[in-house]
Amino acid sequence: MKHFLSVKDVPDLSALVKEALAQKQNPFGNKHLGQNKTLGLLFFNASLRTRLSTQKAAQNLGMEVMVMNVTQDSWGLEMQEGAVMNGDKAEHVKEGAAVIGQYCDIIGVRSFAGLTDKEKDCQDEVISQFVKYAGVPIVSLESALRHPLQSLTDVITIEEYKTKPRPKVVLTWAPHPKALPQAVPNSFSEWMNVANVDFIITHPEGYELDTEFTGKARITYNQKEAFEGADFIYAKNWSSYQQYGQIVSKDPAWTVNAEKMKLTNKAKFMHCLPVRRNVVVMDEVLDSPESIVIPQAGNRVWAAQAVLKEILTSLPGK
Ligand SMILES: NCCC[C@H](NC(=O)CCC(=O)O)C(=O)O
Ligand SMILES: NC(=O)OP(=O)(O)O
Repeated sequence: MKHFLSVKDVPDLSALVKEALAQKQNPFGNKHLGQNKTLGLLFFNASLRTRLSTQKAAQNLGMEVMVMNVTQDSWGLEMQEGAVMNGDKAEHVKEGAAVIGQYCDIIGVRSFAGLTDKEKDCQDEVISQFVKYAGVPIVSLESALRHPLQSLTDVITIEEYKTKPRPKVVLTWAPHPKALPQAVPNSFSEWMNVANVDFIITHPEGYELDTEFTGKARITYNQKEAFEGADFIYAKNWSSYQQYGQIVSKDPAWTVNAEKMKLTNKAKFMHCLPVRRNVVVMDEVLDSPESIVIPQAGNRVWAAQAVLKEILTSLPGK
């Protein structure tokens, strides 16, 4: 594996899931692999899970880790080619990424969609520029379009908790006070379309995702119908893709509650976190035994460890 940007970088998903579960069984068995290797983690946006779990995964593999909150600690990075840099950005990504690539063997980058300029977000500019200029493998820690470490985690977690070979997995939109990116639902859809699951997406009208990501998924505006017989409920808010970055509904009828969970096949409740309690999902669901959000977040370590291991073993000279 060179870069880890989407499911397209994974030649064999079930082999990668097996690898992650093997890392979970034996976390320190590959401690030699990362010796004298450095992982740089660059955050243009806030994080709890991604930052700590990726750092822990790297440490388990014997790597050194350097973390930078780019927007707070470093120079403002200009991303645009040919920019006349007489504004507030002090350094171009051509130099910035190339220099960080001199210090690191692998670089992780988190940069969310701005949600104002659809065309710009669709180009996934920040992560693409790092791939172009850093000269070392890049791991997406959530870009404008995708969150592949989260999606791999979700596949691993479904594998662990499923009670039938092909479970019914429902991605449901839920309300939120803020406009959020489409990266998590885009990416979850892409990965579910590769995994062996019966996949359904439900959301209000106006929340259609880009078909590039939803592909062959069934889509319904009827949340209750989607929940019937489901084995996994995966809740997430996202802002509108058509009316780009806008909130077109805050309808509390879409909040996940115990009554709706009764329609399911004792479904497990999943969310990538952070989650707004009693807006996205009621306490009665999040605090119930069916909620697996904490072990799901725990699995972020094994997803990151499997990916870093794959990249380390493909580094030149290995
Ligand atoms: N990395 C997981 C989700 C990150 C982000 N959520 C958020 O920004 C939530 C912020 C809040 O609830 O205020 C998203 O939806 O893409
Ligand atoms: N799920 C997730 O990526 O969490 P953080 O935003 O806290 O990293």
